[in-house]
Amino acid sequence: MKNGEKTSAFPLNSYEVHPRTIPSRVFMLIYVCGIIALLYHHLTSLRIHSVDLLPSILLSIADLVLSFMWVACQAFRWCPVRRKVYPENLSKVVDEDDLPTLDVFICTADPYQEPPMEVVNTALSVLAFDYPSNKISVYVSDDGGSQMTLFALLQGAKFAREWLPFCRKHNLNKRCPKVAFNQHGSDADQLRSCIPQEEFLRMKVSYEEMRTKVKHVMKQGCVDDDMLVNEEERQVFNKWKANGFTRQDHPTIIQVLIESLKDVDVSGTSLPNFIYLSRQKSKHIHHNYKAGALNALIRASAIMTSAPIVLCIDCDMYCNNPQAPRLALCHLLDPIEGSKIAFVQFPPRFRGINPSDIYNSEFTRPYIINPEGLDGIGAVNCVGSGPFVNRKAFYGAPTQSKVNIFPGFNGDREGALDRITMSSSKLILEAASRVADCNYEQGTNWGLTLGFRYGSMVEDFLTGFRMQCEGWRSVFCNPTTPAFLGDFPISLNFSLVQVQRWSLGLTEVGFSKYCPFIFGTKNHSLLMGMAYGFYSIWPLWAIPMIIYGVLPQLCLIHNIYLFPKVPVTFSKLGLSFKVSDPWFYLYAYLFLATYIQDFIESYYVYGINLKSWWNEQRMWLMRAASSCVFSFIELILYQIGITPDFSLTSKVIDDEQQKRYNREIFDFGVDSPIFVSLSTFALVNLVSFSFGIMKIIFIDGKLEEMLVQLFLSGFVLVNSWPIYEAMVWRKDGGRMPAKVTLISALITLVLCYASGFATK
Ligand SMILES: O=c1ccn([C@@H]2O[C@H](COP(=O)(O)OP(=O)(O)O[C@H]3O[C@H](CO)[C@@H](O)[C@H](O)[C@H]3O)[C@@H](O)[C@H]2O)c(=O)[nH]1
Ligand SMILES: [Mn+2]
Repeated sequence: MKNGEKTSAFPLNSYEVHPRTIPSRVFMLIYVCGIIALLYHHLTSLRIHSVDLLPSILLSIADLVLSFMWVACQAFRWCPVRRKVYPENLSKVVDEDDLPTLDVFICTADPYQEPPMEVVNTALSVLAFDYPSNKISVYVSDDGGSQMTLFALLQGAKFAREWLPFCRKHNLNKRCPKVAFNQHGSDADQLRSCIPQEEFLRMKVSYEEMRTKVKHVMKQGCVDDDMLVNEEERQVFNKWKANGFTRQDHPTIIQVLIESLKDVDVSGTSLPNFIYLSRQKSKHIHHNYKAGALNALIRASAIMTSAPIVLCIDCDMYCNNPQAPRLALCHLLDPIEGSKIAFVQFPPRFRGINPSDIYNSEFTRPYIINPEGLDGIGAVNCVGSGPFVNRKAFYGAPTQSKVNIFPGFNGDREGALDRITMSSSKLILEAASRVADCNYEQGTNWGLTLGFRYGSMVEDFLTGFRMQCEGWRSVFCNPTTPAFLGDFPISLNFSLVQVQRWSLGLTEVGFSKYCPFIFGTKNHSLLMGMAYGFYSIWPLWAIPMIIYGVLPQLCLIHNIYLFPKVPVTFSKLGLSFKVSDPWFYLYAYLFLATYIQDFIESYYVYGINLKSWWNEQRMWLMRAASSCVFSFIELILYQIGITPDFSLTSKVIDDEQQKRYNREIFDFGVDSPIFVSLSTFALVNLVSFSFGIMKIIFIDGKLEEMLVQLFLSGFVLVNSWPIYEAMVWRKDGGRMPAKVTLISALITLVLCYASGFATK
């Protein structure tokens, strides 16, 4: 019997402890000895009054931060597990009629950055889940308050009447129309072989008609009356004509697009509920970004459908596996563990990543490797897109019996729910609209102890953590056919800005009273505190990055040697090293061992090829040198009252950018400050490396003293290659803007010159 396999005749799930657990623990033990030795070395070698006192102190700080982070992240390696689910057994445990209802929340925030057709595609892919239609309710939250988005969804609702029976009839496994109609190779052949050509074309024409209409409206920038078919539709869009309606200032708009109890598809089967909600916005009340939007949805849906299970997805993700709800139920309906589970997290996966994943968009470590580790300690972190959440977890601890989620609400909720239809029940719609008003939350616990928690740009991380602290558990579900696939930034700028926002969000948690190292320690395990703590201080990675990426290099320029000597002799066989200082081995071991371990895990365990692995480690360096540094600056500004804005990732694809991305060419292009930071690192290392080499060749050739520093410059140099290319010989639109090169060259000059004074 495998670890954790249920003895029941029809198990819904099982798990296996990962075979890498034991070797990882042995490695941990050996490596920790190395860290202790290194810290001892720092302590004993700090030479007071010596010229390199300041650099020595800084290097000790860098190593201290690295050591602390290394220790914290061992929580991910302690007990990784892999789970299996058996959806085929679900029908033996629960009748199809008794399956729980499901509320799906889709968030969108800007029709220009998140094209409405993408939102429609996402919505259609979940409306078409392989799950009883009358048990699904799909809510779209539109923070962009856009009539174009509503128009697109209205068209989507009409198309759903044909699309859903079509998917069911042909048992399609790709139910996002955009994807189904754009398949190539064997997928397309298979599709063609099982669907009559005529029927397929008819559906495609219908989809294209919808796309054309939406495109037209997008071009107009508004919905003209002639685009609407009847008076009822016109009435809906009249709301946008009201005086003073802006994106930042407008009343709640709630529109039932499909009503399950009334509407049927072309085959006569009932459809899922489909609801549009744009919560009220006011310039004077902070809207708390996505967390605020989701809380409005949690409340409105509690009044309208109140399903016990809630799925949250971003509009840039679509369902790729129509079985997803059933897979999640294999955990949520587990007779023993099910009731303790706050959420089942599916990893975000992405479509169209280039073969060697130049920007590490796959994020295999935080999205797959680490969650498997967290799963073993019952504490998978929540990622905003792809969790199936137990609604009760939004309302408090598992032990809490009754919570008033609608404080100050006079409506008779239970009574209201008894009414048969919801659009006809004005009362229900009015109530749902009221709880989505922007001042509804004032004086309540929403965002504090209820719903998604406020106070961090990574509301998902904070909320998941707080749920764990209340005693909830979570599990990770990573099926072979990914449940959700999404878009990702294909320009380096957006990719780094996204990580900058995450970094800021993480530090907001790390430097708040909810710091996982100290908060909730009574309720959670040490390992969980370490893992969440690691994330919350992850942006501190900028400290060792700045120190190791600049300090030894500047010291090299000023003839200060910081590391143990490596005597180098030239023999017939070429270069040979004779190391007299044993501390050199320690440095070499600590550096190489982590890299090798990381590579082995990635290559052998997760099948990441060598090139992708190299790109991954390069991106982590780049993120540390730019996103982390900037998030730190933002955090400081935040402390003095300058609130940064949620920098939405653009989902609009530029053709030129896409071509460069497909050819695996880095895309700089814009004069973003984030590139100044990156370029400065690249230039300082270039100067230092060239300086070192010239010194060896033309002056005194003291290679033994500078070898480690030269190696460090060389390492950054190799990693920065795409930056030099973009600065010097590229001519395409993705090259480094001259302004960025100039500013970073100036900063490099100042750094090299000024550091001379510091060392005098
Ligand atoms: O005021 C806002 C801002 C954003 N969003 C929505 O939030 C989602 C995420 O925004 P995006 O720009 O795509 O950010 P990502 O960095 O790609 O999002 C990742 O990181 C977020 C913060 O951790 C998580 O919430 C997301 O689920 C996760 O996919 C999108 O659907 C937006 O429409 C809102 O609804 N309201
Ligand atoms: Mn996104």
